[in-house]
This record gives sequence, structure tokens and C-alpha cells, in this order.
Amino acid sequence: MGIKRWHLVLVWILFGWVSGVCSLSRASFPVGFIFGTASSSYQQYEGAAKEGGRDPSIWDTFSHEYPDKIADGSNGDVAIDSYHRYKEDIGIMKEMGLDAYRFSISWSRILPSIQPFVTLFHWDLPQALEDEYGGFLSPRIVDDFRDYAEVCFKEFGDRVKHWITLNEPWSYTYGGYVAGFLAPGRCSDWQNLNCTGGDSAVEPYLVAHHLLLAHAVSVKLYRQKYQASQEGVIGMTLVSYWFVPVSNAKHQQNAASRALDFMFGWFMKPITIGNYPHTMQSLLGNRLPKFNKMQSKILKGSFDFLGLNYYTAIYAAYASKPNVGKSSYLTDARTSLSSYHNGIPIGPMTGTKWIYMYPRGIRDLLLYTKEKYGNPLIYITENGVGDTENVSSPSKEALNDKGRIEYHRRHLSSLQTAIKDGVNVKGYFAWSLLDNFEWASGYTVRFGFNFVDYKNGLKRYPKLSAQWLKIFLKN
Ligand SMILES: N=C(Cc1ccccc1)N[C@@H]1O[C@H](CO[C@@H]2OC[C@@H](O)[C@H](O)[C@H]2O)[C@@H](O)[C@H](O)[C@H]1O
Repeated sequence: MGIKRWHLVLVWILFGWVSGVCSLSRASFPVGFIFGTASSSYQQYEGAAKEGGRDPSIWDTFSHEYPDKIADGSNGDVAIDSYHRYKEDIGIMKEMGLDAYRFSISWSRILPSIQPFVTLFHWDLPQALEDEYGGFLSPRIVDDFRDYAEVCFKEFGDRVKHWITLNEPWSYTYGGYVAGFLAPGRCSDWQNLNCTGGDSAVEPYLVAHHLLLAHAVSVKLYRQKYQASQEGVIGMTLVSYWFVPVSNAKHQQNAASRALDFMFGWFMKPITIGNYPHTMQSLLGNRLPKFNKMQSKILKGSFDFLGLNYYTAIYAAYASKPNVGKSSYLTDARTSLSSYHNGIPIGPMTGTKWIYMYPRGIRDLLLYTKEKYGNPLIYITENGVGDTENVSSPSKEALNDKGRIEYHRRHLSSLQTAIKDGVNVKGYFAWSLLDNFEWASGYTVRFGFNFVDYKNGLKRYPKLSAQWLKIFLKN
């Protein structure tokens, strides 16, 4: 595993310092609290992109047809080959002492003792459905998704007890239909974001609507046909920034609240009460699709747990209606978002350009969810940061990821405070076990606790953070 003596000495010094600074460890969390790491099929597994009868997903097409949309022109054809190396990777999880592992099933593939938390849809839509009827732009996706979900419940439900229907529907919608940097890369031409067609004023709301309905009919099916016998639970994973108003002025606080509605409430309100936030209804009018009575009924309370992904916070300020005649999700919330206010960043910069360190945001977002949405059962299903070093080999610098240790330690400390505040959070999954294919950043950004040597047989090397987490989990 390439652990050097200096590694262990450094780790003990580090752990001594850390535990001196704050004795944070597994014992700081309630008995039974689940610690895991997260990944997704296209980013990690599809090393066998064409093996085992897998058909292409929209990410195979997008990365091959628009390599200029990927930082290094790469794709997930090989990824990090966990498809063939899963036993080694599970060994790394056991070595680190992890309790659970969150991964996704590749819809276009259908495809293990560590508790599996399985995501049905982590953005890799079968290309065939995109070609046949525009994927999530069409209501036809709802039944097709339900049928795909049923195959997974039937085949894996005896072993999978935590199902996540969708990963970050906001990101899929925003990246794929507003800003165009995620597959299928659609947005309004006038936004000049080099998109493949689309309409950022209408399509995002249609796609989100169908994502919510696909989720709801799958939860209904699981509860009616499988939950009693398989005794699992099902939910959805949402992502959100924590939005900090640029001042305490009422119109600025309202702007932050609207921003939270347009990112988190867009999905959280429907699965909680069966309808969209009032702010969205009043600002969007008939651009926001409506749920009929039956749809609202099956949406309401359609989760046993909420998966919540938190990475960073952002400043929110009031913005007036744009003077250009054209609408877009980008301006619909009447807010202006920035990581800076008066030239000062919201928190220390990290190795990832959109992630500024703001650990209190995970607590604030959890407290907000507790207060506004009835204190649901929550698992933090992603939290993490990219390496600062832009390195290609497993050098001392590459493995000495002190920034990642600081990021996770501070967020876990903030999470511990949220638990003391009464938030019903029962698990934490770090993003990610291994460096992997980071969507539009390709392999240029590394989020792993373990380094993957892309230039030398995809060999895995534990970073300092892997040692730190192993000690954390042992105490
Ligand atoms: N990336 C996001 C959410 C997001 C979407 C659009 C804009 C900003 C942030 N969410 C999670 O972040 C993880 C880290 O995201 C990376 O962040 C740095 C970017 O440079 C990189 O492209 C992205 O993959 C992804 O690997 C997971 O698949 C995804 O669930």
C-alpha cells in the first residue's frame, strides 16, 4: 500500500496536533453513526465502458462528441477501472475502517459487506432515451425510470437497504440545461455558453418536473411492492450551497431565501408538501409546470431519508429583473451570487475553484432543514474538496493533502455541533474514496483520500488524509 515510515510519523504528529486541538473522532458522534465515502458509476466504475453489455450513456456521448467541454479532453471510458478493481477498492475501505460505501448503478449497464448506499441515477442517462425522446425533457422518462428502478429493487433489494433515487437533480438540471457544462450540454444560444441547443428559461423547469415525478413513482413502487419484504429505506440526494445575505437588510435576506428556494426548495418542497416553493410559483408563472392532484399526493413525503450534499457557501444579494427581454433560470430568482463580498472571499480558498471553506454552512443548512422541513432523517451523502496540487504522480506533495484533512475535520466538527443542536443526521459520506473522473474537469481535479496514478496502471496510493481518517474512525 506504499505506506512510508515518514508517513506514519507525520500522521502521528498530525493526529497528536489535531487531537490536541480538538479530540474529534468517531467517539465524538452517536453510537451507530455511519461513516462512508461516495462515488458514482460513470466517474469511477465505467472503466469497462463497453463490457458486460453496457450501452452508452449521455456522458459517453457528451465526453466523446464535445471533448472541449472537458478540461483535459478526457472521458470515463477507462475512469479508474473499479469495475475490475472493486475487490482492491473494498479492501481500501476496510483498511480505512469505513462503515459504508455510496456508489451508483449505471442505468445503461444495470449492474457488495460494507453497507451499500446505492444511487439509481447519478447523471449517466442511457443515450438511447436521450435520442428517442429527449430524456428528462419528456414525461416518457417517468415510466422508463420506474421500470429501471424496479429491475434494481428486484435484483439487488435483498442486499441494498438504502436506496437513493436521484443524485443532485439540481446539478443535473443546472449543469445540463442552464449552463451547459454537464451532459447533455443544453442552454439558450444567447447565453453564449457554447451549448448544443436548448432554452434555459423553460427546459430546466421541465427536466426538474420529470426528475421529481420519476422519483415519486419509484418511491411509490418500492413502498407498495418491495419495502415490506426487503426492509430497506428510500430517499433522494439534494445538493445546496448555504446562502449568506450580503447584509442584514430585509431585501438582502429575502434574496438569500429566494436563492435557497431556487436551488434546494425546488426539490425539497415538492417531496415534503407536494408542491413548489411559493417564491418560484410567483416569479415563474406558467413557466413552472404544475403537479396534478395525484402527482402532488405521491410526491408529498416521498422520502424515508434525505441525502444532503454540502460543499461550500456563497453570498447572495438582491438583483432586479434583467433588462434583456430574455428569461433564464440564471436570473429568475432575482439574486446575484458571489463567493466574494467587498473583495473578501466567504472563506479560505481551496484546491477547487468553486469551493471556499465555510464549515459552519453545513450546520446552518442542516438547522434550516430541521426548522423548515420537519427535522427529517438526513445522511450527508457528499462533502469534500479537490487537491491544491495539480500533480500527475504520487509524489510526497501529492500525498501530503493536509488541506483535505483540515476541510473534513472542520466540517465534521460543525456536523457534530448540528447533532448537538438536535438535527436528525445519522451519517456522513466523504467525496471521494479515490481520485476519479470529475465531469467537466476530467482527471485534472483530485477529490480522493486515495491517489490514483493515471499514468501508471491506475495504481492506488493512500494520501495523508486516508491515514488521518483511518485513525479518526478507530477512536
Ligand atoms: N459537482 C457537484 C455539484 C455542482 C454542480 C455544478 C456546479 C458546482 C457544483 N456535485 C458533486 O460534486 C462532486 C465534485 O464535483 C467536482 O467539483 C469540482 C469541479 O471542478 C468538478 O468538475 C466536479 O466534478 C462530483 O464529483 C459529484 O459527482 C457531484 O455529485
